[in-house]
Amino acid sequence: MVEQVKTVASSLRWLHGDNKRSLEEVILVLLCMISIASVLPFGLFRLWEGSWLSATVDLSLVLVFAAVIVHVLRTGRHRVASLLVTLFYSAGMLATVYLRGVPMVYWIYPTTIAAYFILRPRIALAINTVALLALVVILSRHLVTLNLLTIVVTIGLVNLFAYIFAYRTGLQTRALHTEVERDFLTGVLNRRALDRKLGDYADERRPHMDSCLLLLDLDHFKSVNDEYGHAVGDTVLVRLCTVLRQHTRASDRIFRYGGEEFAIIASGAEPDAALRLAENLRVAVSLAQLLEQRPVTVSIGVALMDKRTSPREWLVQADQMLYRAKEAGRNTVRVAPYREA
Ligand SMILES: Nc1nc2c(ncn2[C@@H]2O[C@H](COP(=O)(O)OP(=O)(O)OP(=O)(O)O)[C@@H](O)[C@H]2O)c(=O)[nH]1
Repeated sequence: MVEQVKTVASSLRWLHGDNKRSLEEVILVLLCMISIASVLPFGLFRLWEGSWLSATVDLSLVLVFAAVIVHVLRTGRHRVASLLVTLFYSAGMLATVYLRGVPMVYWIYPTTIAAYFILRPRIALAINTVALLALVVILSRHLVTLNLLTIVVTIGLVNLFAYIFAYRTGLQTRALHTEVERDFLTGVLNRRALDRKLGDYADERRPHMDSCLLLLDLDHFKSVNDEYGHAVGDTVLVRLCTVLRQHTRASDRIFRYGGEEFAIIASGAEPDAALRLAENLRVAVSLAQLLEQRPVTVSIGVALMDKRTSPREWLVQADQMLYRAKEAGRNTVRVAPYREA
């Protein structure tokens, strides 16, 4: 069900803002819109009835949902807003049951499930469980034990099933993302992952920490394919990635950028450290016997991922340096000149 809502959400282009909005933002806004449409008629009816307290609860909820919509559409921030919406949802539901009695208990079923659309499963489970305990306290003065137990068990089951469903969907989504961003042959990250990672690094909200981008290209790889065949070429690519993994830190990220071209993001590495890393890699590859018949080497271009320039610029600079390394005779490293802050 969560996936179906996500599909509907992603098809609403006007809300999506040309795909600039995250799916989480869109789902939160949709949820608030649906909630306003559901709660507002009741609020107006209570007002017309003269039930001031109930009307205040309902209309306050409507105001909170409206404020959240405006906030999310303007700022794009949804995490705290999602938490607030769930807390208000739960508090509003408890207040309504407290004021109007047992028939209002039906509201807890949609609010229980809604939490899983906008929060991490564990947080939703915690909030729903606390709300259920509060509900037991409120209802205990109205209901005989058996009826109270029936309500608690059914709501508890809805909460548990929704948790399991959301947890399982989360696992599947993460597994899918991992697969989508992995290169099938070598097992390193792919070009899609590189684009996303570079975007993350350019994101202003990340701590200011310069890192370096290395572009590596196998030298004369075409001749390896031509002389020994494509399958041997594939083995060389796989072995190269093993060497790259062995000589980089756990925090560095390796990507297959093109056919025989690889990128490495060296996190938090200044140009000097990145130059040392590139030199280590170049030497390690040349000594690694990627091919039994003859040595295989790489050329490497290095660029500083300066926060004042864009991911596109980092790629252009690293590529230019790679080109220079090739021009300088291959099996060489070249580093882009960088500006002091
Ligand atoms: N075996 C294999 N070869 C690939 C793969 N992807 C690209 N290639 C080959 O990589 C070779 C790249 O050749 P070029 O771009 O001419 O570069 P090069 O021969 O390495 O020469 P320089 O880069 O100038 O040193 C081509 O022969 C491609 O077919 C792959 O997945 N497997």
